Amino acid sequence: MSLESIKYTRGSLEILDQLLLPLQTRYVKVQGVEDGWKVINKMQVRGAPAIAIVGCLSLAVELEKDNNADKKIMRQEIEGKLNYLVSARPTAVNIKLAADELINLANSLSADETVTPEEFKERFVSRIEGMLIKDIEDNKAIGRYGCEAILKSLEGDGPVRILTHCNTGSLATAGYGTALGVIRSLRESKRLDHVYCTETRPYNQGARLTAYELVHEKIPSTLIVDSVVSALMNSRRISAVVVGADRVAANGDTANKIGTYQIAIAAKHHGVPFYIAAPLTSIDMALRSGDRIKIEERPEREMTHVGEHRIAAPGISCWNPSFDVTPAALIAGIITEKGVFAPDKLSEINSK
Ligand SMILES: CSC[C@H]1O[C@H](OP(=O)(O)O)[C@H](O)[C@@H]1O
Repeated sequence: MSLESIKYTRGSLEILDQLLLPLQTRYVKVQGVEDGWKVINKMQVRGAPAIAIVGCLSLAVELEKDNNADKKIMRQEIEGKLNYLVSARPTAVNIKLAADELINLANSLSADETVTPEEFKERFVSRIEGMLIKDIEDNKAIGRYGCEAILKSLEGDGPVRILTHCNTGSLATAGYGTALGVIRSLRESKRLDHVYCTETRPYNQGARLTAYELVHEKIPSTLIVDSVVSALMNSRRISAVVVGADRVAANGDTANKIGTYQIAIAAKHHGVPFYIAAPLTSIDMALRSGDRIKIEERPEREMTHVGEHRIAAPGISCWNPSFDVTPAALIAGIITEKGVFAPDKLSEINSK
């Protein structure tokens, strides 16, 4: 059983406060979009799919308390609240795509005179609830396709060693995970020998979250400092790198956690296939290439302190981009719930 980052029943939402993991397990109530914006912006919940799901569920719980009987006012308020939620963190595209889908739904429900305000609310909230279930199904499909592609790319039936970066598991999604979902599927195939996960400074998603998930499920794994990646590839045979994505551009360029780009460069140098694992909700076909992706910059305190303890010299200036963009040329394949695609073949997804 993987960890539950989101606890939802109609009208009630709690999220696991990931700032406190792995030492404290505490759930935080989310009672509306204000709370939703805050827990996303503070990174109490994080991970591109989880951000979209928690953001939209925060709207669903707020709507449950709303007795508004005017559909046009409801539609207008929904659009404003979704645009507000999208502003919590700019790089991951999932919440923007979800907001666009829900605004379209609200527009059509509002315009349809046969739909009562009660039906409007019921159908709108049900669509959001469907995202929770669909995300887990998508992640399991990503796991299967990724496992199949990696095993197929290997000669013989030797041990499979995977390197991953950041956290892409049950703590970044509705469950099972994307890149960590591929790792879970490799484990289920009984071919997984070992997982290496990077610390992922400065938020330490790897040391605090991925290591927590791997230990929780007794998956053989080793934590490494971010700067060990090239030495690892030089000294041990790594079968593949599998990481997540926050926004994949139409040409396959991919924004992911800071440090991903240099891992891809190291993988190229060492002949290690580098895969992105991401649901279609992370792919932004409206964006031609990765140089147009807005990269979030986080507060310098996230670099200079660990908790309350300062680790950097006072007065030093800091640059803390939260993501970088890996060019499509360094990516062997993009693993989605519809299959594995070469970076330049994403336009073929909808024909699958
Ligand atoms: C399946 S999670 C995708 C993505 O989100 C993470 O970023 P953050 O922890 O800042 O939300 C990381 O880039 C993961 O690869």
